[in-house]
Amino acid sequence: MAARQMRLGLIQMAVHEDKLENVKKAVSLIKKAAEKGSSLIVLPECFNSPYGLKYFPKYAESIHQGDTAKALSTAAKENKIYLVGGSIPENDNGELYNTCTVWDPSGNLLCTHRKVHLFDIDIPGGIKFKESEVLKPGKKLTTFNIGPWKIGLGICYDIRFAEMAKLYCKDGCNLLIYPGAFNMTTGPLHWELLQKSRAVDNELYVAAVSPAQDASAEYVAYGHTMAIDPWGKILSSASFGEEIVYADIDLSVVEKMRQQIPLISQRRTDLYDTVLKD
Ligand SMILES: O=C(O)CCC(=O)C(=O)O
Repeated sequence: MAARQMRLGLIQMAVHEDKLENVKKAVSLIKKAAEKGSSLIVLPECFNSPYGLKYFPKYAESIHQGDTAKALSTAAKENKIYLVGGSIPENDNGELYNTCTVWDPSGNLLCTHRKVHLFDIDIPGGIKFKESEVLKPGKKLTTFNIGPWKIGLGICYDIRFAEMAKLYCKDGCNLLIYPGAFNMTTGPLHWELLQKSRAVDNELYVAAVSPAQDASAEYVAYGHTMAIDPWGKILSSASFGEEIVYADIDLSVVEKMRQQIPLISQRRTDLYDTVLKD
């Protein structure tokens, strides 16, 4: 049973083209984060493959039989930690997804989350990306429990959708985790802001975990892995490089804030339900 206080280890790792090396790197950083007392460790979005449409089909594997899944299961078991395995391109009978796997300290697969909102945007002079050309969207929201903690999962673009976080809050979550890889157009403006917004709107902790920046990559990630408390305060954060960010979180901070600013009981659902139909 996990304690009301828990240390998060958020791994901002460099991701390159060699899949085996990426997985090995993840495993060694998981060990390091566990040695520093993390009981819940999180990897970034797309940690075994460079982020890009041309890579997904080549790097995709089964989340049940694949080598990456096996390595994550072993790492969780050997280090006796909960592991949110960032995401990998998943191949399920020829259909591809951007999928997060979650492992318990015995190495069992607790749950999986397939990115629900695919990253399809077009900002002229900024960034254009269309995940839906290659990937299918997930069809469910995903939560899991560690003792008194209830954790809601999203992947990257999912963080932009306030309704999803609100549903997690209504479902009892006190921590939201988003493996993500924002970019140099939207990252500097929105990455921190979105995390703080989700945290303050829902009075819970938020952690978002990016790959380290590789300036020579086709898709240049913003980095800046961070953890935000329910008040919107940054607990700890990284810059662009490879780094593990640690954050000690405490359930009483969530409980006290929800008592002091009782948003959950003050919601005017009578109004929202009649006015906002969509
Ligand atoms: O929403 C954004 O600006 C970035 C999203 C993204 O990079 C992703 O979903 O992979």
